[in-house]
Parts: sequence; structure tokens; C-alpha cells
Amino acid sequence: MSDCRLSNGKINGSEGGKTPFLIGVAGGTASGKSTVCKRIMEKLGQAEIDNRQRQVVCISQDSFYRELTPSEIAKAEKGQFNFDHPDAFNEKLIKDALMDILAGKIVQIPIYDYKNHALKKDEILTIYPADVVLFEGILVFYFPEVRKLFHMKLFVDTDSDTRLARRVPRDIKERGRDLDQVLNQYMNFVKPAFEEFCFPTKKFADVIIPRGADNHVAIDLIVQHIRELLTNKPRTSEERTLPPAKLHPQPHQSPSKKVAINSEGVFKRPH
Ligand SMILES: Nc1ncnc2c1ncn2[C@@H]1O[C@H](COP(=O)(O)OP(=O)(O)O)[C@@H](O)[C@H]1O
Ligand SMILES: Nc1ccn([C@@H]2O[C@H](COP(=O)(O)O)[C@@H](O)[C@H]2O)c(=O)n1
Repeated sequence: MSDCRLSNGKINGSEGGKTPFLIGVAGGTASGKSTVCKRIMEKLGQAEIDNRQRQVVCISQDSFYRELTPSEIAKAEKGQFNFDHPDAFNEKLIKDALMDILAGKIVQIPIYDYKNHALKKDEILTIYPADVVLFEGILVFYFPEVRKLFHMKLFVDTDSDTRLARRVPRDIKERGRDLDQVLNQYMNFVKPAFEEFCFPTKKFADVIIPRGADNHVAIDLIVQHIRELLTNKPRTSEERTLPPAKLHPQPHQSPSKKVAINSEGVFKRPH
């Protein structure tokens, strides 16, 4: 077993196993990225399965926020740190982890603690080789080196009023914030960074999902596609060692082939 150590001190081990189909799921804050991934897992009967047996797994980009300095933590506690800027993430660690996943290694992913603006000290998620890996986050298509690793790119496109209306109660209930903090952070950092860094990555998406998890037709079509992948997954050791581009050829990147799916199931070109 060849092991490599991540800079967070965790060990990634090779199992020489599957090369998964890697799906990136981007979108603004509270657009429903995690909920879309959860629905996909549920529809595929993967949600209740033991982590080790799962064919489809989901990872959050938030696990790759970089460690803050004491002065940055002080800023974060006052709502004055920009968590929506690409510099807030550890790009190298994201790339290394995804490359290990594509190489069929067992990968250990930290879990992020939004209340303390840091990775959880005693919780770690072990990702065993799977057939399909979903990687979701606000800026998963921002870094070119990371973007090119995805076999399929989804953008969850929910309007900004709805996103703010969902973010406020979520951050108060689940992320230890008060109303003023959420609104100040949103106006000073989240909204401008969405416009500058996240929204422009929509153009890289292969499929745009308007209204997120409410778009049952889009989710069903994606689930159907994943089911086909799981049915036709590579079985021989020779197939397993093929590079991902050969096992799962990249979809044609021409903008004219990009589609959005509306609630009637009609494929539309994005604006
Ligand atoms: N279609 C929906 N209808 C109602 N609430 C939703 C819907 N999708 C997501 N939410 C809620 O909005 C909040 C943000 O959703 P989430 O999936 O975590 O977004 P993201 O992962 O993009 O930040 C959560 O509290 C979630 O339960
Ligand atoms: N310590 C932190 C870290 C991140 N955030 C916010 O989380 C958002 C990304 O997560 P989503 O589930 O909403 O996609 C991002 O917009 C950051 O502002 C935070 O508030 N505190």
C-alpha cells in the first residue's frame, strides 16, 4: 500500500481500486447544493448505506477551508473575514484529495466546524473507493486545476432572494450566528464574492439546475444517468486501470451543448 500524507496530517492509503466518476456541484451559498446531493444519494438508495459499502459518496469543499491565523480568527469572530474569497480555501489540498480519490485511494477528509471557523479536531470522514463521487461547494469550478478533474459539472441556480432567505435561519440555527452577523457578512462579503467568483463559474457547468432540490425532473435525470454509470461500471482490472478520461470520457465542452433543465424536463441553453 502506498501512502501519502496530507498537509493536515492525515494519511491517504491506496487500495488500487475504483476510478470513480467525479461530479462537481457548484452554486451560491444556500442554493441547495447539499440538498441536491442528498436527494441524489437518497434516490440511489445510498443514504442509509454504511460508508464503507457506498457506491456514491459526497464531499464538501468546506472541508478544505485553510487554517486561519489567530488574527484571522479574531476577524472571523467579528464577521470580518471573507470566507467566500478563493484564498480562504486550500487549493492544493483539494486537488491532492481529488487526485487520490481518482486514483482509487482511501481518503480521509476533515469535517468543518462553522461555529469555530476551523476543522473539527476529532472527526474525520473516511472516503472509500466508490463508483461516483459528488464534490459540492461555492467555488468548486473556480480553480482551473481542480475544475479539469471533474467528469461532469452541475451548477445549482437558485435566485439570490431565496438563497438569503434560507441562509439567515440556517446560519442562526446551525452555524451559531445572530441576525446582524449574518446580514453584515452577506452584504460585505458573501454577495460581492458570489458575483465576482462564484456566478462567473456557471459558464463551466454541463448541466444547470434551476431551483435546486425543487427541480425533481432535473434530479431524476441526473439520477438516471448515474444509475446507468453504476450498471455499466468497469469490471475488469484492465478497465479499472484506465485513466479517468478513458473510462469516463469528458463531455463535449462546447457551450452549445450545455443545458439547463426546467421543471417540465425541457433541456434549455443557459442565458
Ligand atoms: N428546495 C428547498 N426548499 C426549502 N428549503 C430548502 C430547499 N433546498 C435547501 N433548503 C434549505 O436551505 C438551506 C440551505 O440548503 P443547502 O442544501 O444546505 O444549501 P447549500 O449546500 O447550497 O449551502 C438548508 O437549511 C436547507 O434545508
Ligand atoms: N467559518 C465559516 C466558513 C464558511 N462560511 C460561509 O459558508 C458558505 C459556504 O457554505 P454553503 O453551505 O453556504 O455553500 C460561504 O458563503 C461562507 O460565507 C461561514 O459563514 N463561516
